[in-house]
Amino acid sequence: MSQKRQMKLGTRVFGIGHYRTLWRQQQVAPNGNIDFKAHVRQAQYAESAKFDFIFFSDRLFFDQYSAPKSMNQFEPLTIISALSAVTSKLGFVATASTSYTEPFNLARILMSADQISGGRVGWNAVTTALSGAALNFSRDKHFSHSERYQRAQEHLDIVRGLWDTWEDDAFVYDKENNKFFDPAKLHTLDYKGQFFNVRGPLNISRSEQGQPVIFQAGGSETGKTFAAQNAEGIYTIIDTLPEAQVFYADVKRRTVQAGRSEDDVLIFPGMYPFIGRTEKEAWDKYNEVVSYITYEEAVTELKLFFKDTDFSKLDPDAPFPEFSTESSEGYRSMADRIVRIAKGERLSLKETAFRFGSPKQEFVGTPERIADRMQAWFEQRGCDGFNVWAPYVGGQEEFAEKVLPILQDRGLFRKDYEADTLRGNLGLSLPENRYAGK
Ligand SMILES: Cc1cc2nc3c(=O)[nH]c(=O)nc-3n(C[C@H](O)[C@H](O)[C@H](O)COP(=O)(O)O)c2cc1C
Repeated sequence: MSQKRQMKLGTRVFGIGHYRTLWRQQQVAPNGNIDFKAHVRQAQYAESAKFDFIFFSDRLFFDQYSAPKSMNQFEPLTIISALSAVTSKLGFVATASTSYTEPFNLARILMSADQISGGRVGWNAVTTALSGAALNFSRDKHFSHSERYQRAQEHLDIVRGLWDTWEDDAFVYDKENNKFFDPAKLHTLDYKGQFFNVRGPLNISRSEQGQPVIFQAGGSETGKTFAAQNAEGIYTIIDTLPEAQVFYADVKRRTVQAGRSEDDVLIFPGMYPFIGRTEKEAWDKYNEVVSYITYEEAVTELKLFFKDTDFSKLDPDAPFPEFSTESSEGYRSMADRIVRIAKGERLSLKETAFRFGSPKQEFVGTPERIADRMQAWFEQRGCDGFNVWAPYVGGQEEFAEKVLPILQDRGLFRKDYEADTLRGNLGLSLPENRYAGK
């Protein structure tokens, strides 16, 4: 009997909150991003609630205008290694850049983390949108959008190739005959490309899940093609079900075109549940969060997506300015989306800034309403699961205690883990070693 399709859920450590103003709320501990004990508590709680993974985003650059969350935070691969030691089933997805890391180093670090955790690691392979990062890596200028994706493909090919250095039965450990490994099962990559030359081999073997799960978070045309060819999980920011359905169908179609199966890639929109015993209580919570957002901060946030354009000098009540997003070398897909919606709905600059600086309104309401909306997105092929990010202190617990049981009763979410690895829990296949049996 075939099993009912179930949604997969990621979450994150609250820290000081995803929205730039959340840290000002009374209940928020402003050092939350570097409070290790709080991270441990939340990881263990997420595991008790049977989440698939905790997701760690990352930034390689900040300045005085950046969101406070990026000013003081743990490096993702370091924190996930530590958290994997105090959990046993929960997965961890760490963001790391293909533009500003060497593939050999990153392959080692990721595989070490995957071995330490017993096969529970995912890599969110980003190309890095923020141009300021270049200055931290001995460059005067950031890579262009297209070069970033070309480098990303080479980077990923190398990392995956290095991970297959050792076939799974390569180590024979034959003490009597002084044979540590079988030389026929050791493979040297010897990669020569446009951007990288990496010989290998890599000095660590494959993990219980073979290789870490590859995530991706770029949504431009190039980004979606890159995802279709490489990703097993996609994190995306989308506000409405119709928009999600278009993205979902597009990425799945591209994945099949790339010679893979639709089920080889799972799509996870971010969601921020505002939960109340009544609709009013939920909206009160939403409005409280929004009340902290000032116009100055909202336009500063917009700057991120439009080549550092200083919107604060423009008339807030004039229509959102004309932009060619071709010139947006950073978050191109986000810039496209903002322009499309601002134009389509004839929003002023001020309305645009608040619209994109505030949490989406789709998941505000009673636990039943939130479960209904999640079910609709999932069953109507808008997603394969969600990245659930608490928009206020205690939001994660509230979601786990009030919404998850409804999803479980409806057979839409697991009651217990199916496997010990991230790949196993996500229902993704074990990647065979490319050299096995050859
Ligand atoms: C939803 C989403 C989340 C992202 N998260 C990160 C991140 O945590 N760190 C980072 O350096 N870049 C992040 N990026 C940037 C992408 O990796 C990429 O560099 C950028 O978006 C340009 O690609 P695109 O135009 O295809 O979206 C994110 C992008 C999106 C759309």
